[in-house]
Amino acid sequence: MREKGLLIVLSGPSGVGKGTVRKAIFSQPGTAFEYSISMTTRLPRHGEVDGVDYFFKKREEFEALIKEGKLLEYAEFVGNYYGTPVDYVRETIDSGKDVFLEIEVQGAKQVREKFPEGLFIFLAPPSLTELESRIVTRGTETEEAIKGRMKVAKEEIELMDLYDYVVENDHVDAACARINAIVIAEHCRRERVAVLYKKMLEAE
Ligand SMILES: Nc1ncnc2c1ncn2[C@@H]1O[C@H](COP(=O)(O)OP(=O)(O)OP(=O)(O)O)[C@@H](O)[C@H]1O
Ligand SMILES: Nc1nc2c(ncn2[C@@H]2O[C@H](COP(=O)(O)O)[C@@H](O)[C@H]2O)c(=O)[nH]1
Repeated sequence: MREKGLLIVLSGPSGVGKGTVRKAIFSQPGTAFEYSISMTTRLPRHGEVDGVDYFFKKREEFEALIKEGKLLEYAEFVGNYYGTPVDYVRETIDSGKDVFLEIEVQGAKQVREKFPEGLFIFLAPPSLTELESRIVTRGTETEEAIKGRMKVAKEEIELMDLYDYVVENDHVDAACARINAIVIAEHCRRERVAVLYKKMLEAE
């Protein structure tokens, strides 16, 4: 039977740099992860492309997908729905490839319940002041939306203990290197367990 791929979940507060770090990891030569493109009811930001950054959906379309069971997880985050298409994740893992989700904390909790064997990484900011400064500098949110995201961020940071690993995003290159190291170590751990298990069966 083919070895299943890893489900890697990168989560953390809005503005911490999840997208920046994920794009940097995916731009490295030889990266073998597949990115799961999320669905959202949020309007596209300047430069965002449907089917690349997100699948942009109307609220009623998203609610129909929920009813049809097409989402592995979903959450309402500061007024918009966000969710992960389940078929893509299942097919990618079953084909032996690692799949990478970049999602907020409520969604990560749901994935943990359904896929406890996933690898859960929390990306943390150096400080709340730095976090706010990153959201402000990105220039994509209104003042009100920033307040909403910062309020949720404080609640999310309190849940970082639930993750397998916490990675500080002080510098993008350093955060990428830490995440790559975690994934390599996780593969070694699982392969080692699988090899030992096979050896034990053969010895019987
Ligand atoms: N290590 C870093 N040092 C300084 N700035 C950073 C760092 N990482 C990301 N940034 C900047 O912070 C801002 C937010 O980054 P990004 O959009 O990747 O965050 P995010 O966690 O994906 O946000 P969201 O969850 O809202 O999609 C961007 O302007 C980005 O350039
Ligand atoms: N639960 C989920 N959260 C998701 C998903 N895709 C993205 N996100 C997270 O939502 C917030 C806001 O995103 P933004 O693009 O509007 O800034 C952020 O934390 C994303 O990581 C998803 O499929 N499920």
